[in-house]
Amino acid sequence: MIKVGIVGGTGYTGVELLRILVNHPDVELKVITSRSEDGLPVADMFPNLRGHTDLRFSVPDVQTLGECDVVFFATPHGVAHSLAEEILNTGARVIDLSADFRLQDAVEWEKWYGQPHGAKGILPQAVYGLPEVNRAQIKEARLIAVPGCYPTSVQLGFLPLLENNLLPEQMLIADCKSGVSGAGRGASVGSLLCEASESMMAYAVKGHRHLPEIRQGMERAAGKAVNLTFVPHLTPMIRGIHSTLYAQAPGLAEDLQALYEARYANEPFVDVMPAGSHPATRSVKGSNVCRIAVHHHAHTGQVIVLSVIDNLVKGASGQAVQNMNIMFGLAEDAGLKQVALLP
Ligand SMILES: NC(=O)C1=CN([C@@H]2O[C@H](COP(=O)(O)OP(=O)(O)OC[C@H]3O[C@@H](n4cnc5c(N)ncnc54)[C@H](OP(=O)(O)O)[C@@H]3O)[C@@H](O)[C@H]2O)C=CC1
Ligand SMILES: CC(=O)N[C@@H](CCC(=O)OP(=O)(O)O)C(=O)O
Repeated sequence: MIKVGIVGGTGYTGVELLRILVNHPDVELKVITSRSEDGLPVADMFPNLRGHTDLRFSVPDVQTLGECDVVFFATPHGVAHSLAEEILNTGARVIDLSADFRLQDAVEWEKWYGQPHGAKGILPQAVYGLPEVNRAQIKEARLIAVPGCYPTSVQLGFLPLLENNLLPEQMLIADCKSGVSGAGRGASVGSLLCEASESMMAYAVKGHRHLPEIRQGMERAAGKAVNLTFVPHLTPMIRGIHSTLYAQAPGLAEDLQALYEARYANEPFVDVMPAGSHPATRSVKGSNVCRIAVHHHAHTGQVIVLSVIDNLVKGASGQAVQNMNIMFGLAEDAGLKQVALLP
């Protein structure tokens, strides 16, 4: 059994990790931390876990965490910077759900996150945990940066086009919608029912911190600079990301449907839907699947890719567990066979 610790158990990604891991056949949950809820039984805070775990929250302690085989960080940005190196030194591996190790350029990270990068020394060993791109490196990794939610849906949607060099120089567009759980469990006015329901709005149009992360992944895939406009929107749903991606590809001869199907044929968590489909966020709610549909308007040369995920599963905790499975040589879908909830 893999001994698992979680730092930050009271946020949405922390409890989502628990929901997945309590049913994982190869995992023994050892530690779950919260400084504010020290001593509280986890199931008292999250009744969905009653009968599934007897764990209590405890304060983060490197020695205890170091007795685990792997430690997940489900914490705000900056926390993994301060603790990851010490935990790696105990021999445990680290899977970080925050953005602390996602950007390879520490200066760029400091610019977007507005704080000093606290772990430049271990940054070079971090592997970007997008299995569909980096599976071989993930296998050998000791420190994983789990991709952000928007970056997962946008990169998976654009990858086949970029890897095959099918897009001429142009401004690509990612028009993305997120559910409110993406903003986390912490109280904020924008997440109140009266503010977020029956309404929809764009935000961070000037520049969102996921832009450099998405661009970094897209440029690796394309092998050249990529221009991207990324506009996130908050929508009145709890879970889900819907990305509508636009690219101009005039005179395209390729059969895009066949290209996408071939690219993801062996990917357990990417489902390319039949031509003409319109995937709904509901079709992935609670599951680790990214559903993609590709459309091409031959008369205008416009390619439109639709990509949906559950922000808390393929966009965070599910993808984190997928990384763990790969790192420890387990079945990649172990603990991740949940079918989406309908309706
Ligand atoms: N919500 C989403 O859809 C997604 C979120 N993420 C990322 O995952 C991470 C977790 O997000 P979310 O689940 O929303 O939770 P929060 O960001 O609200 O983090 C909450 C957890 O972190 C703990 N924590 C906070 N500060 C510290 C600290 N200094 N040391 C140790 N523990 C600390 C808190 O417990 P306590 O203070 O009691 O110790 C709490 O359990 C974030 O980086 C977020 O950006 C990634 C993808 C998607
Ligand atoms: C709706 C909403 O507020 N979404 C968050 C992104 C989700 C998230 O937590 O992003 P990370 O994966 O980088 O941690 C935001 O825009 O900041």
